[in-house]
Amino acid sequence: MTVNDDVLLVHGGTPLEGEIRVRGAKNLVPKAMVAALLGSEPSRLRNVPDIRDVRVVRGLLQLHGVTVRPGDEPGELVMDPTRVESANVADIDAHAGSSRIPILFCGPLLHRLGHAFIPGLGGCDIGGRPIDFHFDVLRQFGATIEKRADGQYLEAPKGLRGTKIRLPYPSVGATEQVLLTAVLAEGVTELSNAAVEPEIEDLICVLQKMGAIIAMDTDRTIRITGVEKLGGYTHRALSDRLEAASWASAALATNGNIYVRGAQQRSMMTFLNTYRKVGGAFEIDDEGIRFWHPGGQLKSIALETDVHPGFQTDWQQPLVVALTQATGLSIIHETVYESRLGFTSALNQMGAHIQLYRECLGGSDCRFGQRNFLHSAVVSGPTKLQGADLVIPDLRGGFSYLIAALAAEGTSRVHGIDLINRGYENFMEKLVELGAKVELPGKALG
Ligand SMILES: CC(=O)N[C@H]1[C@@H](OP(=O)(O)OP(=O)(O)OC[C@H]2O[C@@H](n3ccc(=O)[nH]c3=O)[C@H](O)[C@@H]2O)O[C@H](CO)[C@@H](O)[C@@H]1O
Ligand SMILES: C=C(OP(=O)(O)O)C(=O)O
Repeated sequence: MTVNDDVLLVHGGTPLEGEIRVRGAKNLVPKAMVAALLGSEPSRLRNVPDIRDVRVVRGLLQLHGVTVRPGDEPGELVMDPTRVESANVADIDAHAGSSRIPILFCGPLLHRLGHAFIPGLGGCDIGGRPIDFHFDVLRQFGATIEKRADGQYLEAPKGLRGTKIRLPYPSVGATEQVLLTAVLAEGVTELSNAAVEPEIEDLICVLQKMGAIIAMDTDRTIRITGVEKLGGYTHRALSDRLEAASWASAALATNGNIYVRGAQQRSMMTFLNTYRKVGGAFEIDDEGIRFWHPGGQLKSIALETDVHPGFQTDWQQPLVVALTQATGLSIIHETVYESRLGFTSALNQMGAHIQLYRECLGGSDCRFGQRNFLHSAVVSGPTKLQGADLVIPDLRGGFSYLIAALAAEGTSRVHGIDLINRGYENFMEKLVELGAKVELPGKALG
C-alpha cells in the first residue's frame, strides 16, 4: 500500500454545522468543455468548479489549440475553438492516467482533424472500467482504432456516419461518446439502452444550444440528427448532486446540520428518499437543501446502486459511513462497479462491522453475481468509530474516510488527501467552515 505524504489530521467528534456551496457537477463540466471543441465559435460555461478534472480538460483543450480564459463572473470559462490543431503526442502523454475524460475527445477530434490520439485513462480504481463500448460505437460511426504503446490512435478515413447502436449496459461515458460523435456525423443516429443521468441531459442541453438536434424518448432511446456545423454555447452547469450528497452523509454521520447551497431536489430525488428512510432530515428551498440528523436512532436499510433514476453509485460510499451508525443490519448491493466496497476494510479497522459477500444481496441479480467480486455488504450497527491511520483509495472512498474520521473518537491521519481535489472544490476550507477540527501538519488552515 502506498502512503502519500499529503496527510490531514482529523480530530473527530465534532458535529459538522453551517453552510457550504456546491458548484457545477464534476460529471458534467469537463464534458461540456469537450463539447466546446465541436463549435465554430467560442463557448461560455458558468458555475465551473475549481477541481482537478476541470484543470486536466483545460490543459488538453489548450494542447489542441483551444484558448481557454476566465469569463466575467467567478467560475466562468470562455473557450475559443476556432484554431483547433493536432497536439504533440509527448505533451498529451503528460495527461495519461489523469481522468476518464480524454476518451471523450475522440469524436470531436475526428470531426475537427480527421484523427485523434488518446492517452491512457485514469479515474477511480473501483473496477476494471473497460472502454470496449466506446471503441465499438466509434467503429460503428466509421472510425479505425490502432492501439499503440502510449495510447490509442484513431482515424476516420471516410468521415463519420450516423448509425443504429444498442449499448450492452447504459454506460454514462459511452452515451456521451455517442452524443459527442453523432451531433456532427452524417445522417441519423439511434442510440438505445442509453444512460439518462441528469448530467447527460445537461450535456444534451449544451449541444442543443450549439445547434444539435437530439430527441430523448422515455425508454432510454436517444435520436440524434447530424448537422453540418455547430456554433458556441452559453450555459450554467447543473450543480453537483454527488458532492451535495457527500455533505448530506457527513451531516448524518457526525450528528450535524449542513445547508448545501446549490443542491437541487430534481437531480437528488432518489438520494432524498433513501436519506429519509435512514432517518435523516432535510428541508428544500429555492437556493439549496439543508440536511441534518434529527436525533434518535438511524434506521438500517436495503440499498441497491443502479443507473439513473436508481441510487447513484457515487452516493454509496459516503452513505455507508452513516449506515455504520444505524441500528440493525443494512444491506448494500453495488451493481455498477464490481470493486467499490473495498474501502470498507478501513472502516472495520475503525470499529465498524461490515461483511462483504460475492452473492447479489438485496433483491435483484446483477452482472457481478456468481463471479468473484465482493460486491454486496452487510453493515451491522450502530458501532462506535475510533480514529485510525487511513490511506485514501479513490475519490468517494476518500471522502468517506474523512466522514468516518470526523465521526470517530480521537485523531485520524488521513493520507493521500490530494486525490479529493479531483472532485471536491476547496474541501478543506469547507470542512473548516463547518467547524471540523482538521490540521495539515506544518500548514495553517482556515
Ligand atoms: C467522469 C464521470 O462522469 N464519471 C462517472 C461515469 O463514469 P463512466 O462513464 O466511466 O461510467 P460508466 O457508466 O461508463 O460505467 C458503468 C459500467 O459500465 C461498464 N463499462 C463502461 C464502458 C465500457 O466501455 N465498458 C463497460 O463495461 C463499467 O465497467 C461499469 O461497470 O458514470 C459512472 C456511473 O454513473 C459514475 O460512477 C462516474 O462518476
Ligand atoms: C467514479 C467517479 O469518478 P470517475 O469516473 O471520474 O473516476 C466518481 O466521481 O465517484
